[in-house]
Amino acid sequence: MKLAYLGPEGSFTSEIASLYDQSYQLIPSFSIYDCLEKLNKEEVDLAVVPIENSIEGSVNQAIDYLYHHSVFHIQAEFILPIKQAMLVHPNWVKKLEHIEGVRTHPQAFSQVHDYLTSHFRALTFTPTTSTSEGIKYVSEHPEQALLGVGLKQTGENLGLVCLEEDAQKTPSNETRFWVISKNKEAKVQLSKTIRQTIMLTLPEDQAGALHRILSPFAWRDINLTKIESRPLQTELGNYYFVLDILVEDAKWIEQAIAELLYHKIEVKNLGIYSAYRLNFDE
Ligand SMILES: O=C(O)C(=O)Cc1ccccc1
Repeated sequence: MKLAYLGPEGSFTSEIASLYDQSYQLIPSFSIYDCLEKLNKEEVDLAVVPIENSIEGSVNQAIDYLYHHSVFHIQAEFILPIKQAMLVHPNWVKKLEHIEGVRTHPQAFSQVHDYLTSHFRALTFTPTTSTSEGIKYVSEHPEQALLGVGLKQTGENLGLVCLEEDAQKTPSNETRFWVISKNKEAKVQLSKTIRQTIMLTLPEDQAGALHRILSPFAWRDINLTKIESRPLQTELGNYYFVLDILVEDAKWIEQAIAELLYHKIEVKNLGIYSAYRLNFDE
């Protein structure tokens, strides 16, 4: 069995991949799109991708891919505490004033932007598809005065020096990751939280759209942990909606979904899954 994840090894996503199920062969992918394409083409059995960060919000490439492509099921969710370390090659530790660029994932860059502006002169930002891709580049180009941002351990494994272990702008920084399968129902395991995610497409210009989406859940006291609109990519002002639902009694959710279908709302059901919050400090 194969599991694709956003690589290379040493990304935050690889932390989840290595935790999920030791029996899977881990396949690193160079982007979220590549990761989900592998799953869609059934080259792998599962894919792990980041889908939301507590500071930067949704990872749009992941959410949009799941909406616009075939039938996927969420097997599990993991919430990982994120600590962004600042990493440099040993050549530059005593010459930090010469640092001229930073290479990392855009979400990581935003999370540490305040630290960078208070400790370095204006840096050139080169976006990479993952934090570990940026760290790998910094370790392979000692002649360039660059910073990597990501997992401390990843940097140290590649011979880099950690200047700061926890450089993000807020104490709480967590990212949600989904373990996704194609055409296979999730094996619902016992856990603190069971969640369901659905994606809704409304008929053209339906008046009172949000009311039509929310009321079937509201009057049944169903807890929506997240609702988000995303561009349909047809024309400005057309959206689809992503709803994360706390599953306390599945039959009420089935009834709410039946009500949506009655109102000609298209429902893409990503399934019921276990949501785990990881805390390595315990
Ligand atoms: O780039 C990584 O290491 C990832 O796994 C994506 C990511 C980037 C920033 C915060 C959380 C996940």
